[in-house]
Amino acid sequence: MINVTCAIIEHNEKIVVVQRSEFMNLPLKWEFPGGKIENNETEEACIKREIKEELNIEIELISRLSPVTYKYPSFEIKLIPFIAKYINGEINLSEHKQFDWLTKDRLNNLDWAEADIAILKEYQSL
Ligand SMILES: Nc1nc2c([nH]c(=O)n2[C@H]2C[C@H](O)[C@@H](COP(=O)(O)OP(=O)(O)OP(=O)(O)O)O2)c(=O)[nH]1
Repeated sequence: MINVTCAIIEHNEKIVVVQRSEFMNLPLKWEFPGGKIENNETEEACIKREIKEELNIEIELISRLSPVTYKYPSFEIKLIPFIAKYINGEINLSEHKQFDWLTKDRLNNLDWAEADIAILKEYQSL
């Protein structure tokens, strides 16, 4: 099982979503930016590091939502979501194909990584 953090980053009533590239696993799926927790790393340090590495922006964490465990055909993940706010920096993607800023009600229209569906539901119910 791999432990992965992800962030729902809010700014001006919108949330940033990213699309995985053709070359990553779960190709072309949309997700919240984030990544694997490294050895001896806290969840909070992980998500801040990943957002800096993948998007090149700074965030401040607001809250933690419920972790989701999901079994893909070839691996299992525990996905740990945070709500965060954008602080500064201009988005510059290092791995993903594209990003978008969407309002909460428009998040449903994307082809999401399966594990994110439950997170999306919880977030939209808040
Ligand atoms: N970042 C992120 N990964 C997700 C989400 N939903 C989901 O199923 N995943 C999966 C995709 C990947 O298999 C895994 C995250 O691994 P990754 O490969 O993107 O993370 P990483 O950058 O730390 O890993 P690596 O490239 O260094 O190996 O979790 C999500 O919302 N955000």
